[in-house]
Amino acid sequence: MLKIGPYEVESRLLLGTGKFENLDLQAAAVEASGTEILTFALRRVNLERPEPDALAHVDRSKHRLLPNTAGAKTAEEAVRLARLARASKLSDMVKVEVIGDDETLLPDPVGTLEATRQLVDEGFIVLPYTSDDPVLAQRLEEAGAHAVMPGASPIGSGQGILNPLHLKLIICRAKVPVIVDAGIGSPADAAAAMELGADGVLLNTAVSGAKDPVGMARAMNWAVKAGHLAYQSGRVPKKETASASSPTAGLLD
Ligand SMILES: CC(=O)[C@@H](O)[C@H](O)COP(=O)(O)O
Repeated sequence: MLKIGPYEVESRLLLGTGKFENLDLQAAAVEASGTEILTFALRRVNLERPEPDALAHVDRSKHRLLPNTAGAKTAEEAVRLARLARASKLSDMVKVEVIGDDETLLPDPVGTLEATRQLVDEGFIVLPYTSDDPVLAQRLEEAGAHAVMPGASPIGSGQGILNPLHLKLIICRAKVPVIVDAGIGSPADAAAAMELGADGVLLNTAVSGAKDPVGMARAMNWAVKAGHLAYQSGRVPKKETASASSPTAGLLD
């Protein structure tokens, strides 16, 4: 089980709901992914209505919502969006996204930390999207984040894991769940994140932008499970020399 604050889910795949060609395709991909946590940009939702239009076709009884503050450029904006989401009864769990650079969409570390502190103080379950900086991830955890979400590579880039060493450091040091977020391009990337020991993976573009989003959602579902099982099973150490797979020592003549 993946436990984030008070919430427990079985699936370790978190799915973004943006950029699907239509809402039927989005709902079918969500179903195939097996995800239990769906993220969506608060800016895309009419907060005066209890049901977010962007998720109109998704069976809400099966999914927990993780609104995100995409589009916020300051801590204040992110906090305001999160408060609106809670006031609209969407969720008390929020993915903090404070973007610091329009070209790379990399997070603003100072704003992310400030927003995390403030929202934790206000009783939210806070999942900040962060760069793959191990020091910042630690500061976010100290600020009370319920999970940290380091990017594998820039949002929407599909480049996969650019710095496995940093991700591994974050994973080894964290006492809260680490969910690798953004830049996952293929099931191999998702499995690699899980094999590093991540607690979960959040992705969007790799599924919504695939030729067959439903097939890709299913593949991601399997990849996350396979990667997690592989991590738990313990891979063989890498060696520089060969060793025969069928040793002859000890056999009778
Ligand atoms: C939907 C969401 O939260 C994105 O901002 C997230 O970071 C996913 O990134 P990819 O689209 O690269 O998977």
